[in-house]
Parts: sequence; C-alpha cells; structure tokens
Amino acid sequence: MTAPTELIDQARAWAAEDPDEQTRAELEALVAAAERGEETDLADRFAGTLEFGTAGLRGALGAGPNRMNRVVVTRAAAGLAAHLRATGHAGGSVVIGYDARHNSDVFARDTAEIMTGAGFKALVMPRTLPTPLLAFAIRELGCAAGVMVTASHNPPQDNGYKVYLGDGSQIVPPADEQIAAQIAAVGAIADLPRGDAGRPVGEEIVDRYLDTVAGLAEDGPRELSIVYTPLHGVGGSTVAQVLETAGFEAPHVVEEQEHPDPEFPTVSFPNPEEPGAMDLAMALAARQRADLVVANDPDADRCAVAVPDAHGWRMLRGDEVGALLAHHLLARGRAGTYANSIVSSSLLGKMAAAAGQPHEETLTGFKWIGRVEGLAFGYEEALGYCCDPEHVRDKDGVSALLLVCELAAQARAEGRTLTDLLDDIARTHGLHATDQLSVRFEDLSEIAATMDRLRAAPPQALGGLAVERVEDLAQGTDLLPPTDGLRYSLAEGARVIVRPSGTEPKVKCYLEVVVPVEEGVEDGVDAARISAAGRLDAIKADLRGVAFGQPAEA
Ligand SMILES: O=P([O-])(O)O[C@H]1O[C@H](COP(=O)(O)O)[C@@H](O)[C@H](O)[C@H]1O
Ligand SMILES: [Mg+2]
Repeated sequence: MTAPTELIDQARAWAAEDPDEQTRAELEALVAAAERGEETDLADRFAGTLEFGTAGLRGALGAGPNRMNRVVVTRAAAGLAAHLRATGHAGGSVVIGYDARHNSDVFARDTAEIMTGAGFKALVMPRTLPTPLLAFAIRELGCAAGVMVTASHNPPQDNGYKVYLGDGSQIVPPADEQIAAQIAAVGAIADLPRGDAGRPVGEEIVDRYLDTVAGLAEDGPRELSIVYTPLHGVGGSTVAQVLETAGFEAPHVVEEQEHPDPEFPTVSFPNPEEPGAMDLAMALAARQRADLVVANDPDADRCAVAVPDAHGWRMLRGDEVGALLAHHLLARGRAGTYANSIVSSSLLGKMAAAAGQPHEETLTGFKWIGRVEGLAFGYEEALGYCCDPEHVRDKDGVSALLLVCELAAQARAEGRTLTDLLDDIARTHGLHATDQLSVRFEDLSEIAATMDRLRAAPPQALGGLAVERVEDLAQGTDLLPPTDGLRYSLAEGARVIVRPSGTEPKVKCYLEVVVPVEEGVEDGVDAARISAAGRLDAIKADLRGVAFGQPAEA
C-alpha cells in the first residue's frame, strides 16, 4: 500500500529541516521506499510528537517527531527557552548534562546553542556524568533550569531528555504542558537563533558533589568487601571516588561493564531490575566472597543492591533498600517528611509514624517525590532514593549506594547483615513483601486496550483475596492528581496497582502483601516470607490472566 501523499509531504518537509545528515538520509530512504509501495514505519514516526512522560522525553533514536533526534531536541530546547522567558527567567543560566549514549553529547550541544541563541547562559557539564550531578549543579549554581540528556536504563537504541526547573526537580504539570505548548509553537528550526556552545562547568562541581555526598556518611566502621557495576553507564568514576573519600576500600568492579558503552554489550537491557542484568556482578561477588553487590543504572540515579543468602545471591527489591535507608536515617534522627510513590511499599509510612515523622505518598516518578515539602527522605520501588534532598532534589544512585555501604559495614561490625536488619524491620512492622509483573508490548495500542479491559471488568478476587475496593486513579483522589492507573485494595492489607509505564512500552502491575510476623517464634520471619511469597505468586498468576489474557503459567 502506498503511503498517503500527506504523510510523504510531511516527511519531506521534516527531512528538509533536519540538520543531521544521518536521520535526513534515513527519512529520505523511507520516503523513497514508501513511494515504491514498500511497507515502512513512516506512519509511526509521524503518529505524534514525543511527550513528557514520567521522566521527560524518551524514545527511540531516529528521524521524525515521534523519535529522538536533533530536530526534536532543538525544538524542545527552544520551547524550554520560551517557557523560561515567559516565567521571568530571561537571561538566566541553564545547566546541561549528558550521559554516554549515542548522540547525548550532540543533543547537549544543540541545547546549549539554542539556549545561548535565546539569550540564556548555557553551562555544560564537563564530561559524561551521573544524572544526580546535574540535579546537584542546578541548585549549586543557582540555575533557572537544567537539562539532562539520557535515556537512563532504556535499551541502546533509545535516548531521552530530562527537564528540571530552578528548584532542582523535574517538571510536573502545569509546567510540562506549558513547555509542550511552547514547543508546539516553535516555527522553522532554521529560523531559530543559535549562539555559541556555552561555557563548560569546571571540574570543581564534581569535587563539591563528592564532598557533599561523602559527608552524608558519619565516622564508623568501613570494613566491607564490595562488588560494584555501573552497568556500562557513567557512574563508575564518581562512585569509586565517593567510596574512597568516605574511607571505604576500592570496590571490585565488574570489568566488562566498567566503562561507558552506549551498546551495553553484556546485557539485554541495562536496567538492574531486568532479569540477568546483575548476573556478572553476582558471579564476581561469589568469586570474591564479597559482602555486598551494589550497582547503578547507566545514568547512576538508581541503585541496586544484592546480598548473599543461603542459596547464593539475592537482589533486594527497591522497597527493601528503601526500608533499609529509611531505617538508617531514622536511627540517625533525620527529621522531616518521609515520602514514597503510591506504587511503593506501605512500610515506609509505618516506619515514619513509629518514629513520629510525617509521611507522604506521591504519584509515580521522582518528579513528584523530589518536590515534597520538608522532604527528609524519599524513595520509589524502581530503585530510586533521595537521601540528601537539600542538595539533590531527585533520586541519586551514588549517595544511596554510599549509605547502603555504610549501613552494611555498620551491621557487619556487629556481626550482622542487611538481611538481619530487614528481619528486624519485619518483626516490628510486619512483613511487607512486594513484587512486580510487567509486560512489554510491541504494539502500543495494546497498552490502552489492557487498561480498558480492566476498567470494563474489574477482578473480584486476586490470588484468593477479595478485591475490596477499586479506584480508578484517572479520576484523581483527595490526595493525588489524576493519573492513568487502577488501584485494587485486597483483603488482608494486600494491594495491586496497574499502570502504563511512562518511560517504556510496558504495563506494570505493582503487588504488595502484608503478613504479620508471629511473635516469640524463632523462624517467624522466615515463615512470613514463605507465606508472602506464596500470596504474591497467586496474585501474579491471576493478574496474568485478568490483565494480559495469558495462561497462569506463562
Ligand atoms: O529512567 P529513570 O531511572 O530516570 O527512572 C524514571 O522512570 C521510573 C519508571 O517510570 P515508569 O514506571 O513510568 O516507566 C520512575 O519511577 C522514575 O521516577 C523515573 O525517573
Ligand atoms: Mg536512571
């Protein structure tokens, strides 16, 4: 079938303004193929414009408005500049960071040129560095905004664009809609004034960040054998330096994943949440008889932790790491609001309450958690933690990693482990076990169809637990703005939330069950863990059928 003339015209017009030879040639080849009547993905490339999701713009690299490329980035930068001007920040500073993905540096340069062309001061981070360093720089340098070019943990063919305002947090409504409207109003990109490539931020910013993060750890035990992987991303040198500054011995680093590589050659997805991503690290830990495995995602705003157990090495869930960090900070008397996203465990609220500290729940994404007023500590199940909200109003995989190491070393000095600490927490508050079922779709329309199906026919019971309450989060609640998602409150304190991912073509189901730990029984926590695991499996099996029409065993 020949592509409609309108689409072909649109594609030609787009190619004509594309400053990137490669994407221009790609589009011209697609147009030629479409004219020969061949099947192409041209329609998808023009099906819409990349929109601000959970963490800014994110999508596959390639030509067209529905992809990440120099035209889309240039327009985004121009839209952001217009927004900043409209909100009284004309002439202010914008700091720009970038990771080591394909074209991240090119997109950072385009952003800088558009900013200087629009009369702003563009400050460009000195080299590929973690996202939290950019978030830190915004506040430290008193900028009006920040941009981080990264697609975080997405596959190699993606890139992305995180946008922050002067408070150091990522944009939320209405700013994202206002910026989107400004982007839509950008005219021909050839007419946009371009200035110079901005001024590099001095290497001192890294030193200031390192000192600030290392300062979070107090004097105390440092004996710990650590295995670390930056997962082919940009965390490596920063983490090594933070650990050293804080007095730890150098970690054993997974050699194959030590240096930034945009192809992420040893993993199928460079996301520590994905099965297999931590295999090399855990194998090295077994060989080294290490105490702990820590990992970052490629832009080092997430931190993953694995610990040895009776059967080898076990990845801790984000909720477990969140509880451990909260435990650590509460024990230190850190006062203020403890916050987590709704898809994270309800445990944090109980821990905060027991310590007399306020607690808040937010929508998914650090753009929400980072802006909680009076934040003392925030976390989300997606391996994101904010342990120093004064300096970094975003998740920070480097500071979280340091505090986890500090806590593990402290426990070790007392002959204990992180698992022992988790058991203590379970004894006090009950065992809160969480799990996730997420399904990746090739066909994006399946995502909306899944949500529609669930809205039309809510489950009555899941895993043998009655669904006591169904909330459509799209309606908003007293405490939360509307968001696409469904929340099921089940009997016995269990709950399930289903929502489309805002960063990847996935539907995610977040499960939590709470099992009381029998007092005075020696293996009470183990028994609760086994029972919780059984319940989670049963809920998952039912969800596979109800939400995704898969057989229970799939
Ligand atoms: O990519 P990162 O590491 O910045 O992580 C991003 O995506 C995660 C998953 O979001 P979603 O479930 O919508 O895909 C969010 O929880 C996180 O706050 C956001 O910054
Ligand atoms: Mg990340």
